[in-house]
Amino acid sequence: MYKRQVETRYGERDLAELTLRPDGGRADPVTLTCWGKWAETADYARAGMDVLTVGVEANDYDGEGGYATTGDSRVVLQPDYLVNVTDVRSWVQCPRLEYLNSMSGIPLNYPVVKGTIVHEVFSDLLRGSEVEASIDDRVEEAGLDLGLLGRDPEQVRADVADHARAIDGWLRQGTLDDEDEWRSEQTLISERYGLKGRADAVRRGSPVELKTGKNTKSEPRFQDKIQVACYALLLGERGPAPDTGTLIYTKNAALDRSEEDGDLSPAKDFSLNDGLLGYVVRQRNRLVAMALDSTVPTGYEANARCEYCFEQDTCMVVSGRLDQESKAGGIGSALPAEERAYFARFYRAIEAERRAVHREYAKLWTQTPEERADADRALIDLEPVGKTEVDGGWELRARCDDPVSKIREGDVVLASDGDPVYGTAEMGRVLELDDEVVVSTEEPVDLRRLDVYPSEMGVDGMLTALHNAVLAGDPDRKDVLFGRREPEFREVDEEFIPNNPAQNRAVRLAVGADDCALVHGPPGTGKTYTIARTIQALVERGERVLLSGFTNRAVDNALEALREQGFEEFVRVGTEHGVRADMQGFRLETRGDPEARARELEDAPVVAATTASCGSRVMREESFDVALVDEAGQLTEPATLAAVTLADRFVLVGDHQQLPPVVQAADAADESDIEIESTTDPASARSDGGVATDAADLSRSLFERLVDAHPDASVLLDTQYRMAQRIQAFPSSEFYDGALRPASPDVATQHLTDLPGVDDDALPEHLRDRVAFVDPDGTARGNTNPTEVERVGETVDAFVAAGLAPDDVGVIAPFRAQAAAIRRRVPDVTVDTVDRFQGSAKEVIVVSFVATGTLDSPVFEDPRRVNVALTRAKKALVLVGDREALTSDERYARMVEWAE
Ligand SMILES: Nc1ncnc2c1ncn2[C@@H]1O[C@H](COP(=O)(O)OP(=O)(O)OP(=O)(O)O)[C@@H](O)[C@H]1O
Repeated sequence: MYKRQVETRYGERDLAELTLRPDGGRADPVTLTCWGKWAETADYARAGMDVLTVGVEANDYDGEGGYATTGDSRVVLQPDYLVNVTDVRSWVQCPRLEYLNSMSGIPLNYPVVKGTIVHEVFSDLLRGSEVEASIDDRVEEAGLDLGLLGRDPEQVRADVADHARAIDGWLRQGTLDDEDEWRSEQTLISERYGLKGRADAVRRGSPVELKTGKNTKSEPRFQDKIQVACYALLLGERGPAPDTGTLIYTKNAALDRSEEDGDLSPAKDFSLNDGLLGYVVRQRNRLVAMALDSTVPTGYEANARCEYCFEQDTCMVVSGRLDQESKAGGIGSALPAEERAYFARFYRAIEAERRAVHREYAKLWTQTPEERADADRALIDLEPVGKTEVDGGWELRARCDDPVSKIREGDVVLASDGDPVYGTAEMGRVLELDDEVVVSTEEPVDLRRLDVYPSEMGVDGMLTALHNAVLAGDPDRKDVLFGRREPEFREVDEEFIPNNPAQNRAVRLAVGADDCALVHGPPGTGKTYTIARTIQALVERGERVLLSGFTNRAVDNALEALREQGFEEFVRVGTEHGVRADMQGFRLETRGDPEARARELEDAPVVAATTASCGSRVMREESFDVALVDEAGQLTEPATLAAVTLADRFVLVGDHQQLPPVVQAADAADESDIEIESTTDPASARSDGGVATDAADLSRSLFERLVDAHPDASVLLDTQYRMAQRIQAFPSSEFYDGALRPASPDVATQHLTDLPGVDDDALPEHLRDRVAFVDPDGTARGNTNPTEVERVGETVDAFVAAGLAPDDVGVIAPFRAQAAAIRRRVPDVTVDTVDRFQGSAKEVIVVSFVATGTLDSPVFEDPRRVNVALTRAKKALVLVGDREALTSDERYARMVEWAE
């Protein structure tokens, strides 16, 4: 097995030679001769791509040390591009189908919902459940979906029972005895073939796939075989390569012999021969080559037969609107050129983000467990202490000596026995994270390691939102988005917030907006309060409102503000783990009576969900008069569109002087493992130079873009209710042109001694001021600075000794490692990174800058992070950092001067 990089390419159909540099480009070039069908793969290879070969032979006779493919060889292009098995399946059917599916997301329709229920019943039966009980349970679980589709649960149960008969009958066959080794769905990844997926089931090491359609031929359908062959490749990576695959067509069990001809048996076995497996690898290569090139498939590639395709209409609309070539042809007129350019730009940026997610996946095997742990992306060396079966799933427990990483309670993670790629791994959710970790999974695992699970869900959601907004979006709305006209407003005179003119203007603007309104709220200026007031004003006018935000926390905070203002007519859409405890009572339950569940959602005047949930198939069916999106400065443009496209008008609330959108491709651009050796090839030149510009498109929020483009559509909230004047001074002048003012003299002059039991005299001299600077005079060690940890500890101790409650003190540190070290020193106070602190405040904040000698730290990369750190404090702010390093930069020199 060699990993190489392509240098040049040339060749003919049946023989192609690739010049590769083995060992990741470090070794001398060698030639790989690709014979027969592998010549086709060589044809797609581009300079700069990684190539992995399996079973090639050395060409010793010519003395040049080349290699050639044999009958058993496989050649894999860019193996770290992990293609979903289901995408290979649609690609083989028609490459354009795969392209269209990736853009439009899975719709809410009855075949899809029924298919999901049948698959779940299948898993239940494999785990030994009884058929009737499983059907009842799974149909009830799908209550909301079925209600929105207007389905009668009795009829659904009957439909599902038809399919379940096939499964049950097959499971009871004599061939299946206690010896049969079964596993239901399993998360599988192949680093060699660049594939990932979840097989419906694995029996004695062979893949089994369930299809809810009918098939009366004796052979399985070709694309279904392809899917099973992919799982076979994945399974062959961890054990003996399976030689048989099984497809179960459950609809066959419902067919009547008197009306149907052919082979009505649901289960069809077929042989997984080398020819088929090689074909699958080549199709995947082609898909990857086109994806990396950003080539849009036409449908000609696979000789697709458009007349029988369910997607024909969508296909024609997309090609018509985007002026693409397609086999089915196009309908309608093309979008204006700037919209097509916008679509193409964001499409590329989102695909660059997908590549970044794939690179994260690849780290599961390219990095050692220790490297993963050091990068805060895994908890390793866990000691399993127990597994319990609960509600059809499992709760795994393990001891954990050092629970410091990116992983948080509520996160979806990869739980494994120590080897997430070749061992047993399951996706799960972290329920508790302390000296003991508790994770819930569907299948049991000996819990020895947890990894951050790089999910493509965010990327898929952005693509769907882009598609819906540009291709299906309202043309009038798009005039504003594309800057062809100014947003329009109706005059509103009502007084909404008498004590705060800027907030009042913001509500008026939002209520009177015909298109959109933008509310710029610096720290503590009452964004949440204004959002709640705006929602009420809109509902009073009979409008239906979507309340959204980047995080669950923002959404729940806004709902809390609504409740404080006496308004409770809202429904919260989200998972049990995502929604805060005090909002669980408002959470939309998806299980239950279909009609009741659907009513709950459809009758709610206010629906609240994160922007990520706005892309769910349920939310995509909802429509609103106004979408109000909080934390809009932290959202990428397509992520904002996911909420905005569900409504006629929108209001964005945020602060682009605080944290910007997190874009992985931007971080990855520097460490890209693709070395471009030849820039003569236009494709490779684009993939190199493209990364930075693509990431830049995503790093700028729609909020920021619109505030700049339409200043008249925005209001700056200028009155802050949080910080003492002394604390506010520097952030206000640096980030808000000096516009911030305290809401009242009480806010301006607040001091620690206002708090009951705090004794000013007990504080050391240098901590009596509202802002203080402490130079720890230590040396950074890795990402922590032990001396600084100690000085932060002493500072916190001094505040507590003077009578402050530990809960009133917070510490902000740039690195998780530093945060962890401080947390160990002062376990009773909240210690976290800037990202975790955005949106909250404390009486006292201590900021640990961990800068010794240089300003080489994530806080300084973007001054907006420092803005967030400095604006969390109400009464006292202490900056701990190296004076020399900080004053080497003009901005931070001003900061030190202000603090001293
Ligand atoms: N018009 C107002 N009158 C009285 N109190 C207000 C007003 N607006 C905001 N507040 C109070 O000011 C405090 C801060 O407001 P809020 O939490 O809405 O700020 P925010 O801008 O959302 O903060 P963050 O920067 O953390 O997002 C809250 O206690 C809120 O009740």
